[in-house]
Amino acid sequence: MAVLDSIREPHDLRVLGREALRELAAEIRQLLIDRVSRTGGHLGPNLGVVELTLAIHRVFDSPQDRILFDTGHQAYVHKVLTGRAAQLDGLRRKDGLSGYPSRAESPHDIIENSHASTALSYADGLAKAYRLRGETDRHVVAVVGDGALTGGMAWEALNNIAAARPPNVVVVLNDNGRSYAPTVGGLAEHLAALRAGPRPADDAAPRALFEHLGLRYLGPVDGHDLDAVQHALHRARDLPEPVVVHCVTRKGAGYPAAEQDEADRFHSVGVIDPATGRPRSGTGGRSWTSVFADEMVKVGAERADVVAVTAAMLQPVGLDAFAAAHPGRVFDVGIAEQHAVTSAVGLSLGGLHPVVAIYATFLNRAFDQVLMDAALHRTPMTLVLDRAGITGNDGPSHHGMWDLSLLQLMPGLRVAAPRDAATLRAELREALKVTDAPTALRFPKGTVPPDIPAVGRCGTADVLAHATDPEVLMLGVGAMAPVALRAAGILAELGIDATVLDPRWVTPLDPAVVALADEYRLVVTVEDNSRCGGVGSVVAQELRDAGVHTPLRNFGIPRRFLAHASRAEVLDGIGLNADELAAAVADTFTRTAPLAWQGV
Ligand SMILES: Cc1ncc(C[n+]2csc(CCOP(=O)(O)OP(=O)(O)O)c2C)c(N)n1
Ligand SMILES: CC(=O)[C@@H](O)[C@H](O)COP(=O)(O)O
Ligand SMILES: [Mg+2]
Repeated sequence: MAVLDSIREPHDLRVLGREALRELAAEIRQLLIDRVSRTGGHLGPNLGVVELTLAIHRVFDSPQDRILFDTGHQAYVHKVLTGRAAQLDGLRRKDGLSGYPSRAESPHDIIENSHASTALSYADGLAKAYRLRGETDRHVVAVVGDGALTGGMAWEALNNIAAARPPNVVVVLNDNGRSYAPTVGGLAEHLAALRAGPRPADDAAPRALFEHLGLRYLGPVDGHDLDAVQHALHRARDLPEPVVVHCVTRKGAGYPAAEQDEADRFHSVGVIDPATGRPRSGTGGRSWTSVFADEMVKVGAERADVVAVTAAMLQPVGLDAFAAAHPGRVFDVGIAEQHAVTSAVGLSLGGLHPVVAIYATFLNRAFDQVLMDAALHRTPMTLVLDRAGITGNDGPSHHGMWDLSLLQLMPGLRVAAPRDAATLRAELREALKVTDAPTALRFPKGTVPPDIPAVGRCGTADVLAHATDPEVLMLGVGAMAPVALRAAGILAELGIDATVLDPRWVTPLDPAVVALADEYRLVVTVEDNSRCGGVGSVVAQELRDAGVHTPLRNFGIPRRFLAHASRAEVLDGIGLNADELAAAVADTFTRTAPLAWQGV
């Protein structure tokens, strides 16, 4: 890595000639393939922006000029060029390099949110601030993918940039024609027409949409031709108005295994064999997503009214099999979760039952649509929230830790949290039968546990373990049910008797559960969701409203942004494991039992 070893910071790039730059690009690609094949990560997106990122850092002067990466999953090259190459060994691992920009890592990083379609809004704000502060010599460069550009927020920002006409904003459109799969929609078709360039018949090149908004447009430029990108960026930098530089790139460029991958060009890989690109080892066991995927195919065959909606994540959310089995009944709306929800309300108003499959963290973006379009209209539709709870290596903006808190606020909306494959299938079908309200199911990333049999029922809740003495009543929500069950086993060894319930439908909470709580000395809730406003908060309110004063302790995710690590490491870090849960419950019980026993 002769050339790469000479790069400590972006300024070091300025002295390199064309041959050295070509060699550097090759060394960076080799480094990415070697390291990311060992750590896992967004290999394809980063292989696609090697020349682009080199050019940006040669033309602009980071951090005086601010470089923003929309979504941020394609910032590994930026990290290599800003002195972090050696840390790639720990990419996305506990205490290692984040998979996204991180202000704690470098002054060259300024935004950390991994939710798409935000960069142009940051750029608009930054440019206005620099103007008001008289720092008009600072440029703001926003790297935005064609997928991110399908998000509505990006157009809200462009609308404002076109109005404010900041002379120092450069939008680098990284157009590889894909999100995971090929990007969909009219915008994607427009970009394809621009990529194709002027048709021989008519000499006029198609005017870019951006030009109709009053923005300058340069392109299409071959995003892998360093000279061409640098030339375009120099022009953009010197133009006294906002410019969109349309760069055409290939996701996975320079790595045949990625470039030939039909699914998603190695958008996000696990540990792979760098020589072949094949996964080194499976995670073992079935994923929650695959259980949902298979059940949806069956449901689709039984109910012609069931359709599905995805926000540019057909395969990641498990709807690809449904799409293949039931053509024309899956709608990919692009990275547009707000539209996904409200267009689903439209599907429902039209007589269908839509299933909107979305990662829990991205539902945050559609809060108002779920509340005011789905819940207000009591729309029969079903949200299926994958990656709910701690996700792990994608870090704080990817943990799906707020959905239960947000959904609990919504009048009429019903939420289920399956504990295993059998309850996922059952609760999905129960949700699809609801005709007077929206429903939601939520389950975590990773491998689904073996089915956990119930030993009884308590209203709609499953009894998983029954105490002889009504000492501790534990409500284990969804994926936390097996954790609560194991903790109850540890408590039994300590002589503390615990009943374990899986509420199944967490909202509304069944009155029978509230009544049962009155018989116990301590109630405990455990959930893979924020402690604020989650199931625990609702249980507390329902108990007090019912005049039940049994002491209560809620376990969940603290109100903190939690750094990347494996899911298990993050859960251990916040005490959401059986041993620590049992110890905390035992401590609480021994301190409160006398009070509880006297029915205080
Ligand atoms: C709001 C939101 N929805 C979904 C995602 C999941 N996601 C991450 S990257 C990606 C595709 C991005 O495509 P593009 O912007 O074209 O970047 P590329 O990977 O092609 O470089 C998606 C859908 C996200 N990060 N944020
Ligand atoms: C960047 C992004 O939002 C997604 O690509 C995410 O990294 C995928 O996460 P999973 O690996 O859990 O599907
Ligand atoms: Mg793309």
